[in-house]
Amino acid sequence: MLASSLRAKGCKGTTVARATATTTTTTGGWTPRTTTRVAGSRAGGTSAKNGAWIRTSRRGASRNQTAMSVQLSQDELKKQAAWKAVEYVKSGMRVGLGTGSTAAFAVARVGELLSNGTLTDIVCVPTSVATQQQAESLGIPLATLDEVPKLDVAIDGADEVDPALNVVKGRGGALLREKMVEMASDSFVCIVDETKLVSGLGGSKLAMPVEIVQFCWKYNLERLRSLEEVAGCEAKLRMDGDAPYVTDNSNYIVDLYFEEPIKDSYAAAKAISALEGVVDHGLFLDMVTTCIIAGSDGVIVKEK
Ligand SMILES: O=C(CO)[C@H](O)[C@H](O)COP(=O)(O)O
Repeated sequence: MLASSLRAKGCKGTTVARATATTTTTTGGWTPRTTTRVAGSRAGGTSAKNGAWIRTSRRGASRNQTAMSVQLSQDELKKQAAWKAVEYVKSGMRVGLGTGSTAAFAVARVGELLSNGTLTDIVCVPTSVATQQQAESLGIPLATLDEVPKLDVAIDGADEVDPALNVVKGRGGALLREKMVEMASDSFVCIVDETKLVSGLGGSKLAMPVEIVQFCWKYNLERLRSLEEVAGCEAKLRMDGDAPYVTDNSNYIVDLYFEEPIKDSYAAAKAISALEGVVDHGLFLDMVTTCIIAGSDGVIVKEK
């Protein structure tokens, strides 16, 4: 089932996937327009139509795997993607730690591998106060970009992933630090469950966040709303109860909602960034180097 239809049905956070309980987690899955490697693949075809995600077949799976059908929760899928991503972390590396419920599984796994001695000598840069607190509670050595300006790998979730592996991030409010950390990293491993797949960014009809300074926020909300590049979007100040939501950087967020996917994400990103008072936006274009997608057919790895 396509992510957009799952989201339209309000399936986020609920049990969504029928998965196959196996030791091999890489057969079949979703395939984007771009040519990609499916790790350990016995997967079906890799072609796609009209730049959309298509589900590939699981040829051979029943012959080669223990195909016991079980119902996996969305959290279990997030954990599977996160654990796979942590395989990219090696001892001695400098690691960016993302924010959100999927990234939290990766942070927990890093903590576990450090405490049992599998990983040694790593230093991590968190992308939010929440992640910093989680990492501290697990005894993960932390630094900032001031101290460690170049990272080997960053692991983070996303809100939407398109077939070219461009993503929307920041529904958790950490977009600025996430973008800074992920841009400072040699590789960015994005971890999602299949409900995050969209045919075009903005297509989930959920928020595409823009972080703005508090000063004259209404003025900037109106300017965002009237940008030609995001024509037709609805713009709303993100709230936290009765008060505006405030980011870790003491800024506000304007969430943009689209009826249709954004026509040209690059043009939109450029136009949004050009507004004085905009700090950053949730369009992370050409940043993901590896996307790990956990879904009903297992975990697949897409390399950019
Ligand atoms: O960008 C983010 C936070 O700013 C998150 O990575 C994104 O919102 C995905 O979160 P989750 O894994 O909880 O679905």
